[in-house]
Amino acid sequence: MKIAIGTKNPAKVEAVQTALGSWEDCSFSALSVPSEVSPQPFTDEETIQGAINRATNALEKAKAEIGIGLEGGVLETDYGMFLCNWGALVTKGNAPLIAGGARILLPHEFAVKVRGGMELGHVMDELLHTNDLSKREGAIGVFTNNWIGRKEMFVHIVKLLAGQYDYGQGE
Ligand SMILES: O=P(O)(O)OP(=O)(O)OP(=O)(O)OC[C@H]1O[C@@H](n2cnc3c(O)ncnc32)[C@H](O)[C@@H]1O
Repeated sequence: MKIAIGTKNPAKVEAVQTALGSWEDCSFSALSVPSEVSPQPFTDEETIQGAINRATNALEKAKAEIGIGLEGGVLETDYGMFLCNWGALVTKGNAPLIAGGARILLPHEFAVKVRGGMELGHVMDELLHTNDLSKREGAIGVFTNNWIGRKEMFVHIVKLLAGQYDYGQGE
């Protein structure tokens, strides 16, 4: 079965390959595709839409049987700004399967900069003097002292998608 992943971000690609390791006869292709939402989604709805668009665009571009899209975003609440992440699994002609990941509050000084218009990935690299942190442990890794890294968080999302697919949803 051909599985297309709508990103080349290693944290996401490795998460899909790890999560689906027990599925037999799978081949994976990682493709750069547009999310067709803003570079920094600000709501659950926009982040979900980005994940669905990535999955759909990857499915079509690779002519695969399954398309998977993973999207990061932020969410304003009365408690502050949360990091949010969503995934979608798309098969041709069926409604997308959707799953959400763990969410944690962003520290105030990071949230302020995101509210000011900077993408979270750039804020992280600027304030922490890192490079491409979003391709490795990510904000969730930093702010949990690496108890949960970005790949691990996405592994959980992909397992939630695969489980729904195995259950027979999305057919
Ligand atoms: O290469 P792609 O797949 O586009 O991955 P990305 O990390 O750049 O893009 P996302 O759509 O997943 O995330 C949207 C923005 O939020 C940032 N972001 C989301 N979660 C993050 C995290 O855990 N750590 C750092 N940046 C994060 C990310 O860097 C982007 O600027």
